[in-house]
Amino acid sequence: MSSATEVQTQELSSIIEKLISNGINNLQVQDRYILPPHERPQMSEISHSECIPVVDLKDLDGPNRTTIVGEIRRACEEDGFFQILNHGVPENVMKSMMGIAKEFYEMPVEDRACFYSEDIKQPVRLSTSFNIGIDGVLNWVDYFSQPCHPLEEVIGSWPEKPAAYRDIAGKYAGEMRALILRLLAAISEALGLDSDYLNKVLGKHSQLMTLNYYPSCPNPDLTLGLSSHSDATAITVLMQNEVSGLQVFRNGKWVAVEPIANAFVVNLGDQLQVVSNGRFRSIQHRAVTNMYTSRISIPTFYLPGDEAFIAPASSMVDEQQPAVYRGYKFEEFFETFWELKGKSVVDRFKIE
Ligand SMILES: O=C(O)CCC(=O)C(=O)O
Ligand SMILES: [Fe+2]
Repeated sequence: MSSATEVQTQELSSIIEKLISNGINNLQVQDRYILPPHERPQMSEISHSECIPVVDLKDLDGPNRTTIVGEIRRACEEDGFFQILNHGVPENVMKSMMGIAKEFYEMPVEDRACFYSEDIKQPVRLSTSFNIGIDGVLNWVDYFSQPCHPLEEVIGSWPEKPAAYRDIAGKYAGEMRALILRLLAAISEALGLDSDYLNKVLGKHSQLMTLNYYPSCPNPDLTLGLSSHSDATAITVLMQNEVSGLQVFRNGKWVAVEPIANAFVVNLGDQLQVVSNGRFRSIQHRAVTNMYTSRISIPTFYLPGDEAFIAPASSMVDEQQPAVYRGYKFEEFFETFWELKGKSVVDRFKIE
């Protein structure tokens, strides 16, 4: 009979074997990461000349609010993705968060493997690929997910290593919440709704943060860091390190989102596509890997509470624009998201 310690050691070694951040798996691209030829990233066809809009939020709370809200409206209608500058989150808070995420992935793998779980319902977990239980070909990414709101209720479940993790991530999460509430007010106004419309619709707001880690990859042509998907969120606000990798699907081709220092990338998720009755867009995006260096991205996913009822806002619906989507409890949507690998989930909620 094997002892409990032996079993635990075996479990730990099989977990470590699954992770791409274990320092071993990334030495060559193993078969389980190799996509069929037509699904590979086709790096030579990526557009680097186009870019998503950049919105400067400096005057958002001043007399030029209407102008900035107009810029946000255009970006939400035409692109679904934009970068923001002068967003109010202090540079040192951003730098510390990126630094602690790097430390988290550079500490001995055993120190984070204890958080490993393949159960999508587990709120705090380290995992790999997307939903490893159903993924065919795996994505070249490990991710650590954690709820961030209400902070005092969740912080006790966060990692204690690295030592400064809770302090730094807690400050960052608070800043992100404040920023996202400002964005939700501006986006409500951009839709011609009351400033607090989206705030109310989300019910018991849910704020999740993920630390995505894409190690360098010996052959980035064969695999993807994250396959094409749209976010199940209301809104996603992402910080990335200086390494390019995010791409958005626009006018039939993939466009690279080049990192801008101290900017965040904002994208609208499926819930805002539904509330706006299709006027604002939740765009397909993906991440590619590179041969030279690891990439870290830290999306904050802002979602409705499970019980929230999501449907097109009544002012978005009339005889000319009948409702495109049926209403649903958010919980139903989120389950479908994890089952369908995040692709075209929103189409399932279309009215035929
Ligand atoms: O790494 C990135 O830039 C994209 C991450 C992303 O799309 C996601 O986690 O949903
Ligand atoms: Fe995403």
